Amino acid sequence: MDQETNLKRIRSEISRLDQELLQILNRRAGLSLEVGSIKSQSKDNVFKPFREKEVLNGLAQKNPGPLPDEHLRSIYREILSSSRSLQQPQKVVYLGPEGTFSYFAGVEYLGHSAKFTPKNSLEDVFRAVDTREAELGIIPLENSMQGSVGQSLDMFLKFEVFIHAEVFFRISHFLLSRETEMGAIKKIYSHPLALQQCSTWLRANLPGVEVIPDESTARAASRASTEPGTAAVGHQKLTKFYELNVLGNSIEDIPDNWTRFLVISAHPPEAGNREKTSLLFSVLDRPGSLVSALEVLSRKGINMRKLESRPLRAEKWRYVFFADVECDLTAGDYASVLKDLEDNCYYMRVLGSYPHGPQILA
Ligand SMILES: O=C(O)C(=O)C[C@]1(C(=O)O)C=C[C@@H](O)C=C1
Repeated sequence: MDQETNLKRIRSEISRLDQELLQILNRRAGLSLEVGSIKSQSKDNVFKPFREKEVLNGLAQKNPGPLPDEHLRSIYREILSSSRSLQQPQKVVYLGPEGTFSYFAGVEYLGHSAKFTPKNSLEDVFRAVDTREAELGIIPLENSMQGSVGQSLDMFLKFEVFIHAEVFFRISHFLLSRETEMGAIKKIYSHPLALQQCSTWLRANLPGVEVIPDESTARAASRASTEPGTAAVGHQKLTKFYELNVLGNSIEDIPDNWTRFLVISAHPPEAGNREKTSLLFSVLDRPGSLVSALEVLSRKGINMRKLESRPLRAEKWRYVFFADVECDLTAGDYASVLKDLEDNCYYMRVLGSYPHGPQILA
């Protein structure tokens, strides 16, 4: 068989498989609609991150290849995104403008079928979720180099929203500009944290160039797209939004730079066999009260992954702790632990239990 005939045969086989896939995808969508109508009768949540993880892991375990697992997962994230949106349109709010790391993390994890809507501040993101203007919100909680985003923690004190999922997103910075040569760059814009994360590279490669902090990496890219002689530091995909060139690849000082984002909703997540729980608590003002609260967890062999203290803003010189533990504190087995914690605390609130999040390298 000559090459051309062979190619024709392969393409007609691909088209036949695509038709089969189309039928199967539609059968899946039909089943998802059935699940959706059951959920809407019982007012159940559409987004079930634990079930989604089960679906993705189940497929990855049985993947015979040659399709790489990463590709399989990203295809399926889109199938699940469509499935959720079919059940109920999913509005997702994030700290804008379009093109911030929150935006890219949200799109990669929740897929393109959701309707992503930017907000001007983290407070507006929480408010839109709390008032149910949006089904879901995506917020940055902490960075592996710079620690917690204090404002995100504070907003949990102000709004009664719940954590449904977490996602770890790799933060890699690029130098983006309309210019085609580094020599033409006179000013660099970006978010202060991004500038800090790339400071060694910027000093070595653009010594003496003015570095100007901006509200977000996306806004910096928008400025760089209109002002000649400037550049921005931000996500590589901003090139597509603002027609910019890449003048420096992965310019962050420490390459293993990750941000942990949370998906929040106004409805409590389902209890069950989740792997993590986040909680807020404030201890009584007496010696040993923090130790007593922590002992409640350690007596049950519960591993604590994070403990961060924040000022309790309504009362000066009092503090609240934000903690992550490795178990599902909302499951029935832990009812006595919750009760003991409450007894040892001045204030206690479970923010949600959720599965260990995926690491996305987009
Ligand atoms: O299993 C469910 O609850 C579904 O709604 C189905 C489905 C899916 O398409 O597989 C869709 C959305 C959920 O987040 C989890 C799974």
